[in-house]
Amino acid sequence: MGAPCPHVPRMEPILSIRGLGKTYASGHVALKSVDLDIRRGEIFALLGPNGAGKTTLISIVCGIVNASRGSVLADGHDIVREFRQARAKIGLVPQELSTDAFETVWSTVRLSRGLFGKPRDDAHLEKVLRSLSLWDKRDSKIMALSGGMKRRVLIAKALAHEPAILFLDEPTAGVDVELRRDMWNLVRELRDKGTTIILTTHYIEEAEEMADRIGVINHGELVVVDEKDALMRKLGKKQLTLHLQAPLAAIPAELAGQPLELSDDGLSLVYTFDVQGERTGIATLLRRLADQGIDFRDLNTQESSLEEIFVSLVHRGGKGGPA
Ligand SMILES: Nc1ncnc2c1ncn2[C@@H]1O[C@H](COP(=O)(O)OP(=O)(O)OP(=O)(O)O)[C@@H](O)[C@H]1O
Repeated sequence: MGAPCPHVPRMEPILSIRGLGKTYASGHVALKSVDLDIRRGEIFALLGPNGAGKTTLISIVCGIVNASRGSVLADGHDIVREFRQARAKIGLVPQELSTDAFETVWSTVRLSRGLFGKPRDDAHLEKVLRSLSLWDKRDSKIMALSGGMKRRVLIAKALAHEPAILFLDEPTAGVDVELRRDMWNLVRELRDKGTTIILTTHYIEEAEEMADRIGVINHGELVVVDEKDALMRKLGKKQLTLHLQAPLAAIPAELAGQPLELSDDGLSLVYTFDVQGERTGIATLLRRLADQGIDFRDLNTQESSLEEIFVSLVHRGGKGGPA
């Protein structure tokens, strides 16, 4: 192994995944060969349709599932050879609360900290509970809490041992809009305090709102990993909608071949173009419309959402893959 160059300061990734694969006993290949570096202090969103391999990936990193091949370093510790040190760096917020229903909030989080061999630190636990608005509930039994509060307990448990990396598996599935906003603010606060966050989500809006970078996984393969903004710039399309003065029966033959669609009522023309394209072609389009005597009373543009980009990526990635 070559020594790192001393002259170039370089931030090592906090999580380094190489050639990671999983074939379940059934023979199902849930992960093919995933390479992924997670940067310190980022919020990384892992997106993928059902069964894509998100939970398998998280479960391997957290030591719940054994990898069939490949390696993972968590803050420099190999998750197999140095399991305890690696695991202590990681907090996992699972989708559901499975145990502890009869325990109080306080004893649950205290126990979680102890499980990682960390010395008792009530001041830290108090801080965690206060930041999650759970301090007043510290003596309540978990079963007596609302669904939203239970979710907060899951986060408190995951933070009890001060992990550097926090995995959130579908953190806001099934929660109401208000709690979702609270969760997002909380995740941002954690990131601002230096925790690296990796979240999986079905809500693309969540990734769009929160993530610095996005990875899309499909059929056990990472289809794309990029900065959110770059992804939206590179893969996004824009649409220009022209609201016409008078309805058209059809797109005139002179405009055939243009990426144009006419609405059912004939009153709007929608022109689609690449955000990255050097020339949008709008000037030409407007000239041709004028030549045809087609007037419009208004126009607006719309950028494709991350959701549209995601759907097109997954669709493309799925071609030729297993059904
Ligand atoms: N223990 C197992 N044995 C066999 N196959 C499994 C096992 N666990 C998961 N799988 C399969 O592996 C694939 C990936 O599952 P995984 O749970 O990682 O997907 P996911 O992306 O997390 O999906 P979801 O969003 O639905 O949770 C699925 O086809 C699933 O059926």
